[in-house]
Amino acid sequence: MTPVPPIAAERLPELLRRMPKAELHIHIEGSLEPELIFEMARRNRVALPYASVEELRRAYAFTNLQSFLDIYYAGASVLITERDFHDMAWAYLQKARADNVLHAEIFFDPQTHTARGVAMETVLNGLHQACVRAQADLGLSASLILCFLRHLSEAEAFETLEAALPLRDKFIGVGLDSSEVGHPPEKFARVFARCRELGLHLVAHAGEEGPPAYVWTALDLLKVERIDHGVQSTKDAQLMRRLAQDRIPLTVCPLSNLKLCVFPALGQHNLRELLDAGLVATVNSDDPAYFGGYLNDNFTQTFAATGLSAQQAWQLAANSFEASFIGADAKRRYRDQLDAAFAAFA
Ligand code: HPA
Ligand SMILES: [Zn+2]
Repeated sequence: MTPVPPIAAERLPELLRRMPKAELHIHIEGSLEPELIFEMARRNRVALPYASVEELRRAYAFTNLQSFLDIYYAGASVLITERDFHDMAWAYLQKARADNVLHAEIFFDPQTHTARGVAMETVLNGLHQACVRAQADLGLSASLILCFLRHLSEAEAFETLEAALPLRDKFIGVGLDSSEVGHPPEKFARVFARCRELGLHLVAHAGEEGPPAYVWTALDLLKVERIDHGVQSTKDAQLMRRLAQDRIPLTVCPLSNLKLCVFPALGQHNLRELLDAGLVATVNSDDPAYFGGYLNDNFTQTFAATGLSAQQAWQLAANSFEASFIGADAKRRYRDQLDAAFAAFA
């Protein structure tokens, strides 16, 4: 671990904003801002059940994961053309660059779109074009992770995988998202085994609202490499030891957890407990257009509320590169950039 010199508390927000970082848990449909939803609804002639941007924003008062998902899927209904998918991802990537994100691994939910008659090719081509443009124009590397919707069946996940395989070079892995409780990881054991044979990276949401048992089965039955959220793991001491020993990263999303009432206040978030236990915890934005902030907002608000230190800022950024699916050389390069940024700041 690189030791970080003490940095005055009032300079911490600036350090958090400036430090290089990776984002590993962002649903691209959750980056769709209300203004863009209305713009796409207009150009695609899609009717929305909200009269204005303001009325839509007022509906963003969530009580749990499902209350959010209902609005999130409605918002995604305006996405029709390749250009729509490109524009959505490009808007996110520019914001990520402004937050000093050097690398992003981006979730997308194809079933939300194919169910409405949008072709898999339209979705993947549009998103992939934005990723290529980000590398060329912003120097930001970005890859795509296809998520299966866990409230649907495993047979439907297999159909989705089949539809995506002709575009195999445009995504690096698969994940599992949507309504967690009642849809345990084991429901998708066979499709994840198939994805593993295909050499895809594997991740899954587990322990966001669901119990530690779902984290265990994501690890042991799905054989995932990272756990998305995983904050319920602190309820199981044996699981905490397993996550630390195997260096299984958790992609934690503090503002999401606050907005979906997983924790009553940001000051009561367990990020410090995860770090103190030696876990490879990272900070991410999840659905930034819905949860009130992009990646730097997650860092600055969480640090202000919990009193984490500059050393812990460095650790979280270093963890984000370690937990990413980039090669060893790129990891070393990013880690050097991180150390240089801290040295320049001190
Ligand atoms: O936080 C989340 N959890 C589950 N599914 C999701 N889909 C978008 N965001 C989420
Ligand atoms: Zn998520």
